[in-house]
Amino acid sequence: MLKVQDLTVAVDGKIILDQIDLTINPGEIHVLFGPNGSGKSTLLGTLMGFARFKVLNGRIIFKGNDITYLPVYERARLGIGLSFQRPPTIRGLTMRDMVGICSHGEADADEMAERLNFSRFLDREVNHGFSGGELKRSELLQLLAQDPEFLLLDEPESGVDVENLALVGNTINQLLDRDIPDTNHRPRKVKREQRHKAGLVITHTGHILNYVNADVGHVLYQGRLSCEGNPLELFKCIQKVGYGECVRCVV
Ligand SMILES: Nc1ncnc2c1ncn2[C@@H]1O[C@H](COP(=O)(O)OP(=O)(O)OP(=O)(O)O)[C@@H](O)[C@H]1O
Repeated sequence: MLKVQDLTVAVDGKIILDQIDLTINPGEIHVLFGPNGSGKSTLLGTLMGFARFKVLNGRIIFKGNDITYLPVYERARLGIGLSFQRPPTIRGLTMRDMVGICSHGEADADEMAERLNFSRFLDREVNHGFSGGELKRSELLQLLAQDPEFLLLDEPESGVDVENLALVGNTINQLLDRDIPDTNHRPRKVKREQRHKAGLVITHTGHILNYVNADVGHVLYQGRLSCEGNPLELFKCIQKVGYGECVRCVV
């Protein structure tokens, strides 16, 4: 679904990502680990097409299309969606209207918000005064409405309390077609061969791995993808020996 080849990216003239190669197949969830400042959000922002990230070299291929220089809205139209680490506030626009925009007027905002325990926020301005955990659920509500094929999730669990963590995890599984809600909104597992949607998820705490069954983990270290493997094993290794030691096996 996504193929990143030899991607080098700069921000304000400074190289942040260096020669990134990454392939994510349909149905796969990949996890991105890495220390603060290693370039994780830069990679997600570059895949989404934010203008501040300048591609100096390499290509981004999505569903067979070269999207390296496509604007954000065309990438969204092709099926890419992103939840921000720190989402912006939009004054003058309610969450309800935002759900309408994201879904081209097709989503039932009340039903979707209820699934996320978010009904009381629908008539507030987008992200205005939201707490850390509320911001994350706001992002997921907008993604539910957009229903993208490929999801970029930047620390979806950060600031989320233990009870809402399960809600966030279950919603991510639904967004990624791992679970489909039945008529009573209870999750029903989707078989591996029937899964199509894919995603790339940044996590520091690893909590989300307790809910989302990720396929491949990567370590981004000093702007380079330095290690790849089973996400839980990689996370254990990072916890035990730290990032610097963890990537030594390949550098
Ligand atoms: N305008 C800029 N000039 C110089 N460096 C910049 C600029 N903008 C961003 N950076 C640097 O790019 C690096 C990568 O940032 P990024 O947000 O991608 O890191 P991250 O891996 O997501 O970090 P975190 O885990 O802390 O969220 C950081 O060191 C940041 O300071």
